Amino acid sequence: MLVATDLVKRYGTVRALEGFTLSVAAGEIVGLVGHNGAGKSTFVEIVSNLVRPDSGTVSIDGRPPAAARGRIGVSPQHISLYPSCTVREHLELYGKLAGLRGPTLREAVDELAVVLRLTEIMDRRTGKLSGGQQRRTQAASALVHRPPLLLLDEPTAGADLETREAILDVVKQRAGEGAAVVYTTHYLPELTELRATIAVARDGRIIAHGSYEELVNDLPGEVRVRLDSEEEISVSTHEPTVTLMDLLRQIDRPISSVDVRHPSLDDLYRSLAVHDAP
Ligand SMILES: Nc1ncnc2c1ncn2[C@@H]1O[C@H](COP(=O)(O)OP(=O)(O)OP(=O)(O)O)[C@@H](O)[C@H]1O
Repeated sequence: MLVATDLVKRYGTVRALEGFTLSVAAGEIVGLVGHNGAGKSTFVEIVSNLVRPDSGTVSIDGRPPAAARGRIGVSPQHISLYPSCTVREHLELYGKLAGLRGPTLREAVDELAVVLRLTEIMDRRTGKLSGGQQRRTQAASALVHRPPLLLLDEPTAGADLETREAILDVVKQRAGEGAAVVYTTHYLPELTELRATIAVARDGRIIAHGSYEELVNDLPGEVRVRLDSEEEISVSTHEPTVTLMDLLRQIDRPISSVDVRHPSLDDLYRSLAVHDAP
């Protein structure tokens, strides 16, 4: 659905993208993760046709971004709503821009209002809403025309539990219906909930792309044994259960607790931070 190949984008001496290649299939959610400045938002801006790459290509169902605008729904990283317009006006505006009219537009707006829990605030100006309500409105604006490609750049940043759940639910639903989704986040557990494949960006390129199991199983977990004496033994291991059994056999003093932690996405993220340290 989306194929981006060898994108390069420089701002003066800053290399925002340096050979960024990523494909997203219909129905796939790709969780795009990486440290601050890795190039995630620049990639989203290029695919949304807001920024032109210095070189490389983007194809959306065979078309360049400029010819595929109606097929893309974008929720930018920063809240970008018109403060004096209501939630309803936003949804209608974005729906109309994508060609929806009459009952089709009304149905699309009403359905999203329910799914994203906006019904109570549809006629309030967005400048007067809470951060979470603004996030839901922004996500709804990206979704209203049912685009086959969704670009959601940290859509849950600063969101409360209700907002997070509502956004994750609708993203799963749309992917289930065949939309391709690029979902950037710094909140990694969201990606397991979305059953997303994970693409790891670093220094303007994708350095790993695969399923949670493929990427995380290479990382060590940790076994911690706390003794009655308050002493703690901590071992980093690829086989936490086996290591725990070994430790229990070896330790001949009273044990107060044990903790086995299998590798997680947070470990993946931390391993990137280690690599990026100067
Ligand atoms: N318009 C711009 N002008 C100059 N430099 C830019 C511009 N946009 C991005 N950059 C630089 O390009 C690099 C990549 O930025 P980008 O916003 O794509 O990273 P990111 O992975 O989205 O980071 P974050 O997680 O902080 O949002 C950074 O060094 C950033 O400062």
